[in-house]
Amino acid sequence: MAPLALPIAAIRVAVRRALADLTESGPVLVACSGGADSLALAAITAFVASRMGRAAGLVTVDHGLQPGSAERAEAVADWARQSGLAPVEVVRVEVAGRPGGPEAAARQARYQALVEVAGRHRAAAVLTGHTRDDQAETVLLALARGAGPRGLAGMPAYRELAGMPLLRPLLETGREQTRAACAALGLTPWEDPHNIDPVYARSRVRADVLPALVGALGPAVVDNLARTARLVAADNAVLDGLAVEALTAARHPDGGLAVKALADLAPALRSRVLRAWAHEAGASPAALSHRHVAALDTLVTDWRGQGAAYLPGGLRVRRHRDRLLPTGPPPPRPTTR
Ligand SMILES: Nc1ncnc2c1ncn2[C@@H]1O[C@H](COP(=O)(O)OP(=O)(O)OP(=O)(O)O)[C@@H](O)[C@H]1O
Repeated sequence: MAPLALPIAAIRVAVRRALADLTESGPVLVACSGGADSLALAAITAFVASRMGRAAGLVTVDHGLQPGSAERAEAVADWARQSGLAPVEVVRVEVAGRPGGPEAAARQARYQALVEVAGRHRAAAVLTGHTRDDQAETVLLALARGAGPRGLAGMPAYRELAGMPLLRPLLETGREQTRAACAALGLTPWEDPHNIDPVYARSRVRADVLPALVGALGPAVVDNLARTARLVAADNAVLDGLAVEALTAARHPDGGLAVKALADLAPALRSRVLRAWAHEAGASPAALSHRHVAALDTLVTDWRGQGAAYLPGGLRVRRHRDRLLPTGPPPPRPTTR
């Protein structure tokens, strides 16, 4: 018998580890674009899951953004059915009219569709093919935009979206390994033209920035960036836990926060408390920037009788004596004709 190609063996181990932690009994669904990462993940998950007594299916999303996208999605689904994956679904989504840039809109539409399909099949989890290289790119992009620890923590291997577990089993697997696994399995991945389109910041990082860093500093850079994400994520988990306690301690029965309790906190903790409280009040996490949090912080640490701090969604927070108080969106202006 021919020896098992190393990349296949490594990906099998990664998938087995990820599936071992699942508590629900339903199928796992691989989110597959047809690219090398998710194609290798789908093929290997089919094998691993069946040996663990679990069904594995596939969902491919047609964003309708490129000519031929529907045919490509059908081709991925046909391959999946022939490979023994079940259930298999193609989902067409509407990207236009969603908030954010084209990438963000497509991502939002995709995750919404994945969670909907997974819920319908009572899936135990959705698996995506993000690799160590994707993680390194994410960390670099976060660093470049000054995203702070939340961004530097990169993508988690596990998170829940609307109660559905989302797993990223390949976060410690290099992209060259998924490509090698596809080659060893005789699979021809689809090359997404968006991945090399210099219009997207991520494509430029992938094509120019990361190779330049590897050229200058050596190949360990990719792994080191991914490790940075893991280390920062572990620190974040501790600080976020402390922030939950501090938020509870600072709450006032009228829905406000006690300024004294906030002022006594270390800045790193206070900014987390204010961010968490702003989310609770209805500010969308994606829209809440460090400037919004800094404006809230000023109401605590640099109070000179200034007006309210404005948050996304028209929310306002004002200081009233020894408390921060949220107020709703401003009333709509009367229209004059
Ligand atoms: N059209 C799609 N349908 C289903 N899942 C998708 C689709 N596009 C992306 N995904 C999921 O999101 C993951 C990350 O996608 P992204 O395009 O950011 O990275 P990628 O490195 O190009 O991945 P891949 O090689 O799998 O396309 C993919 O591995 C896949 O699991």
